[in-house]
Amino acid sequence: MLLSPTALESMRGRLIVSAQAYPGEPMRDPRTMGQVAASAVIGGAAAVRVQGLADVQAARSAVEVPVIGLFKDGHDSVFITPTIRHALAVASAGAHIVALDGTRRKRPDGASLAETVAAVQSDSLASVMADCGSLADADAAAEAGADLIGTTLAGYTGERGRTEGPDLELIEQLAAADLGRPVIAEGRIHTPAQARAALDAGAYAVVVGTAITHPASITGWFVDALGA
Ligand SMILES: CC(=O)N[C@H](C=O)[C@@H](O)[C@H](O)[C@H](O)COP(=O)(O)O
Repeated sequence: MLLSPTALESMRGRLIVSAQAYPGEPMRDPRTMGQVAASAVIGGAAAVRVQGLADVQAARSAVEVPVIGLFKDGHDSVFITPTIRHALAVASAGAHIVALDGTRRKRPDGASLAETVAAVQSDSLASVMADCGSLADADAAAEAGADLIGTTLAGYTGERGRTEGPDLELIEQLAAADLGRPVIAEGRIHTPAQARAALDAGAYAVVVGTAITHPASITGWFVDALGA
């Protein structure tokens, strides 16, 4: 088990920073993402989340905190670490936690979520974070044996509306559902107050991506506010 109980405990009530640059963007370079991850840790991040095998490797070298890794493939339907092959590759790259699509949708390799989770847990030392889009997803992901439940896909699967900030109602539902595993709030958390609200809604930890690590988006927010 790469993610010891102590390491998991070190994430309780804390901030996790997701550093991702998208295809074609200037910062899309594993070394850069490793530097961004290291900067986030200096700022107090308890863990980091990165996309792509090279970025997972770079983050493992750059920081001492737990690394959540994912492998995006495609844009539609199931694209976050969509298959067992992707999940095992992320684990082999060194992720402490493999984040994968935790929805009830059909997966491209035909494997069930339970089979995917079991493959990671039996063939690697990594834990599994199921990126869910609804309470029903989370129930199924807990049943499938996922170690952590994320709200990552809330507002992106059609099951829930895309809230302006985090989906606090879903976070409350997941906390109340007593799933027996940590609920990680992720998605559209853009301000410190929203991060606080996600914790207050019952999240174990909070992931912030865009608002900390995506300068093009942040710049756009300011530009829009100026109306220029
Ligand atoms: C839906 C999807 O593809 N989410 C991805 C998952 O890794 C990332 O693009 C997000 O940046 C990440 O979830 C953090 O969320 P936000 O950037 O809103 O703080």
